[in-house]
Amino acid sequence: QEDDPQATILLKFKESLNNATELDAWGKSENVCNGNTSNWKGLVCHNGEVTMLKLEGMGLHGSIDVDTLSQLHNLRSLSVMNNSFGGAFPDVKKLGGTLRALYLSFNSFSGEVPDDAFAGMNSIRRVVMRNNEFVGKIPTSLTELPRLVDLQLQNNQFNGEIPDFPQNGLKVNIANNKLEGPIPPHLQSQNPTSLEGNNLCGRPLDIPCPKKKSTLKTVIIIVIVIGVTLISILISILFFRQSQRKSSAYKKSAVQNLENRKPAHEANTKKVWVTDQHSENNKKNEQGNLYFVRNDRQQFELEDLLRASAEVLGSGNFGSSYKADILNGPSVVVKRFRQMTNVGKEQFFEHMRRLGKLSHPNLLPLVAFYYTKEEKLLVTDFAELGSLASHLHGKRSPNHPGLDWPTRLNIIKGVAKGLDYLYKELPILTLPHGHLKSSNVLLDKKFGAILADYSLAPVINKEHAQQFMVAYKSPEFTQHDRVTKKTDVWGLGILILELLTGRFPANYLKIVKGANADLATWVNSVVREEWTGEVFDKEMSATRNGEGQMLKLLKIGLCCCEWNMERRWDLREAVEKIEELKERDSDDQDYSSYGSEGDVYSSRGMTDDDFSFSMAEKSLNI
Ligand SMILES: Nc1ncnc2c1ncn2[C@@H]1O[C@H](COP(=O)(O)OP(=O)(O)OP(=O)(O)O)[C@@H](O)[C@H]1O
Repeated sequence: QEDDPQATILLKFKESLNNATELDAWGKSENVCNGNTSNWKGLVCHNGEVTMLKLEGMGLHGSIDVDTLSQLHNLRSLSVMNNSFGGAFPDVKKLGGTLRALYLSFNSFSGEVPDDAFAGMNSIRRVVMRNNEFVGKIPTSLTELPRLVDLQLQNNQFNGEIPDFPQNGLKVNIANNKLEGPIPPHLQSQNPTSLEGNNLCGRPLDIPCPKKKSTLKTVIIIVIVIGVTLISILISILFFRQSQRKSSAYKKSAVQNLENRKPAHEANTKKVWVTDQHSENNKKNEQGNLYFVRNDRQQFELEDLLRASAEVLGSGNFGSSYKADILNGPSVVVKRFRQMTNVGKEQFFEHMRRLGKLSHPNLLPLVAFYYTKEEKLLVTDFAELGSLASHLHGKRSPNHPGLDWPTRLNIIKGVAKGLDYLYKELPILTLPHGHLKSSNVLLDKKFGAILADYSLAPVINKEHAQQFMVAYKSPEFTQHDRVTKKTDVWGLGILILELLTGRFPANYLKIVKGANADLATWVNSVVREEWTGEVFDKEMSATRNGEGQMLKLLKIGLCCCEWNMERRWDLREAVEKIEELKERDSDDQDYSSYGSEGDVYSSRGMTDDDFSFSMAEKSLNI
């Protein structure tokens, strides 16, 4: 065993366990791991290192020798669920900052959990302590874990008030404890069932919190609060006025341009069609016209647009987008671009004409544009259901109920069709889309995908494009300063992984320096790190009989994200593979090639924690 120090560590660890008959074979083979294969029961290996200890349902008791385990430097996940361990909470923080998942559920651990029990465990994502006999307060060190996404404390005896958990996207289950008091603000968007069985009040439970008796102290506090509120209202009004002034700035600048440069009677009421002879027609109107690029839309004047009530939809990397409701006309979206100043007018008009000719159900049509040297406005249709990003990552509501697998599949098929069309129609562009990301995939009434912000690379200032457009975050650009026809395929891959996992890559995309390394980590983590839990977004977990198809899409996503350009698929190949996907495995004649792994997932319903890297590796052939 001297050859493999992991063997010594594990055998020593085993000594602390009682009733470990299931581990009798430990030590019989010298090497614990063979690459990604584990020779010892209850372990998962990766590159010859033990990454996961999975001692589940083995009737074990005794103690967990964390000191010895801490010598396994690559341990990412520790699971002892479904055993008979009792006694105090094991001092897992000794396992260091690399542990990503801890499962102590369904044992008889008891007593208080020290407040600093999780201090410094900065990598941990899942803490599952459900169904034990823990008492006392929920340790506040849990609220300081930056990457925590899943915390399960249900069916214990925790008491006292709940601390607030500021982590974004964290799912918490604390049902059936003895907790009391108000539900803290960040937990108010949790599912009510995960808070039930306590003595809690406030949202999302329908139990109002009792009003406290107003003592002198509270009266003073109330007076202070009212004072502060009044002051902040005053400040907000001032800000609001200022921002109103700002938000109408584009109107003003447009109006000023027009007013300054044209006689009042000519004022801006001219609707101009962009034809091949546009420049001749418009020589007199050099500035500030609204140019329509298609004739299948109701037209309106620039004045109508300026008068329309406008709502800010958000501001991105290029400027802000507004929804404008034209009086007696359509609702349109106006996106303001200030980073298109380096492109010549002729070239700009030509490109807009080109975009105006595009017509496909999965593309957001450009309706009109406004041109001045300093700023450009692009007018498009309004998509009522908003963006894919808001559905994947926004708060759940009747309008945002979460997306199931068939809907996600339909969306990605639409994205693929839209991209395919762009590639066919704009063969001269290296980046037919260039800025593919979930906030630029809008949804129509039937949850079909509509691509937005496409084909803008030729008109956006180069430095700005290189700083902010998705295509320039690709490995080929960050490493070799080039983009190719396969670059959009990479963006498609990232989008697929985001769609399947429900995890947001934007924070990676936004980082400018080092974005490449971080995004590489993100992509790898989808398989390599997330094996400790479910790789697929839980909202799709109700899907039965479609997991094989989800895996196929995951594989497609990974092939699109391939770092090596030679090996990365081209768009046609990606589109073909996406088109072949079915909603259900039973509709897929090809599915037999996925063999038993698919069945394993189906029968377990993908709700278990079994999506291990080695399984993913096998299923995905990666
Ligand atoms: N035509 C549209 N219909 C409905 N919502 C839209 C439309 N265009 C944009 N949006 C939404 O408005 C918000 C702001 O969009 P905008 O395009 O300005 O920024 P972004 O997509 O977040 O970033 P970027 O500027 O990098 O594209 C986004 O949430 C976007 O999904």
